[in-house]
Amino acid sequence: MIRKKEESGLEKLQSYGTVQLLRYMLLPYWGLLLSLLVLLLSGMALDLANPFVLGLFIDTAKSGGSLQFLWVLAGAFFGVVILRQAVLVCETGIASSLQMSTTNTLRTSVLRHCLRLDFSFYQTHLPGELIERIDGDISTMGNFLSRFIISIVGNCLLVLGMLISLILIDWRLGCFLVVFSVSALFLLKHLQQRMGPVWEMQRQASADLYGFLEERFSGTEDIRASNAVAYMLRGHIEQTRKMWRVASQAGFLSTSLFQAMHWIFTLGTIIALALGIWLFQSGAITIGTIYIIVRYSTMLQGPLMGFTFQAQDFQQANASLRRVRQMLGTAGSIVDGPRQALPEGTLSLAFEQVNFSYGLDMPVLKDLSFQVKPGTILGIVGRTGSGKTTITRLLERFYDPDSGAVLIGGVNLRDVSVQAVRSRIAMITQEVTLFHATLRENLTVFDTTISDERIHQAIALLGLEQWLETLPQGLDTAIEPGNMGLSAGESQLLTFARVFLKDPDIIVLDEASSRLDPTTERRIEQALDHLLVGRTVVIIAHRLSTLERADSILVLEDGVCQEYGLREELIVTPNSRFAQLLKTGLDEPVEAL
Ligand SMILES: Nc1ncnc2c1ncn2[C@@H]1O[C@H](COP(=O)(O)OP(=O)(O)OP(=O)(O)O)[C@@H](O)[C@H]1O
Repeated sequence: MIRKKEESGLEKLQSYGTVQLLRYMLLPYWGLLLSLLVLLLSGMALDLANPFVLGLFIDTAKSGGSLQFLWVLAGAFFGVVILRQAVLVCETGIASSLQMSTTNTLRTSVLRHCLRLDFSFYQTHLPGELIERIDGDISTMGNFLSRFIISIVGNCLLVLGMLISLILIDWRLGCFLVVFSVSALFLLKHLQQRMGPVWEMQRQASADLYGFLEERFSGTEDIRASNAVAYMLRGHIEQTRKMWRVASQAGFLSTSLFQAMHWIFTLGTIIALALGIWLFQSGAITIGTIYIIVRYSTMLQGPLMGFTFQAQDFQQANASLRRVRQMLGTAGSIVDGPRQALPEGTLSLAFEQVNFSYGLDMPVLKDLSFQVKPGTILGIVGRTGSGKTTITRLLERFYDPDSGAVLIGGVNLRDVSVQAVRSRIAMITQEVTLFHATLRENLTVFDTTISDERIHQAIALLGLEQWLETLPQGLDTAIEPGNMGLSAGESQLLTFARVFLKDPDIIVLDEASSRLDPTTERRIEQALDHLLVGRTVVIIAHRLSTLERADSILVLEDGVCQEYGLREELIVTPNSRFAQLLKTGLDEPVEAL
């Protein structure tokens, strides 16, 4: 129910324009918004009041008014300045809180959406780029939101207040400044339109750089080992050069815009001053009022220039919004089926005439069919690139077949929710991913319902009790990022412990023991004796010894089933491919058998 609600929320977000999105993000926080509005109005009133107080002070002083009144006016001026600062502090505090609340909601929605997308999405989007989207772009939108409220709304109110006051002082002067402000804004808008594409290019260049760095840092070991540091640095220099070009273009354009605005406003103030002097000479206004006119016309510069930067922020936020919407609009190709669960108990597996390609018109699995009975073990052998890992990806429903069906427990995976499938399968691959979190969290994968007692049982089963005792804080010990501080064997043993704790009905072991030394492998073998009992298992192995447990064997070549049968039978059939493999070893190409 909650998930349905979230999904419909996401769907809505994808179609929202800027204004709708602002409304969606801000409306739940209407209390904060209201307080902000009150503060903005108070700030505007205080900004408008100060020149009046000073104007009155000048007129009173010039006409020889009472000293006591002058002291009162000086005190009022001081009080207004202090109060204005206090209002400013509150405005900033409330706007920041509004920014954090709204952007955190959006950040979570985008992250949730990304986590649901399938493998093909992650092939075309590097992690660094996703970080830039989820953090960079949404922060830009958040900054815009908070500054938008304070500056755009505050500045609009201030400009309106000043123009109305100036019209009330003298309608001719007021009209001139209204015409001037509107023309300045049009000019600004025109100049601003040239900035949009440049900002978008700047953010894209930054996302590319993040993506590049992320990819290279994750392969640091390989880069050093293959002496590719110079190549990596060259790539980095090219990326930063691209960023530099776009950033200088953006910097040049915005500085020119700023300068142009500055000269326009200086001209406006000169004309307002000339008008003020003319009105004073004709006796229409006092010298104090000239001060108010000059003060207001210079004060106009702040908010109107503020609009320029807000328009810049708006364009940046719009560019960010476009990219975030684009990401939210990326639909996963894996669609949940209507069934919410697979049958209870031990599960069978079957591939029925499965054809599959990764979208490059190069079939990876061709008309593949096989069946695994509940509680039995299937061993898959084949040369590199023959499609073994692809079979496991289809089993976990990371992809759907192009034709044919993958069945678990007799149910076509297209008819079941992805969550229901993955909750019943555990996969141990060559890649061990440990999180920068405590040992407990790494073992339970953040499932707080798993008791410490069960964790200790799993650790004992893998013979890791002594290792656990050496850790300073036991299960609360933090695992360093990137599996640092753990040997390859220890990391893999921990992923085995994870599987024990998940207690799945199907286990997929993909080259699981390839990184282990003989002692660690023995430990794993002992643990597997317990773990595999009563479960359906798929073992992908390059070493034949790993297949000794298998009940049936599938020999795969270029995505085609070359042989499939019971292991015991294949062993005693002299011309079977498997029997010959046992003689020659896996190093020999299967084709040559
Ligand atoms: N994500 C992918 N996108 C495109 N092609 C892919 C992808 N993953 C694998 N392939 C291609 O699909 C074919 C089968 O790959 P797969 O990883 O399933 O083989 P494998 O038998 O598991 O190989 P290995 O023993 O090396 O792990 C290969 O030609 C490979 O290049």
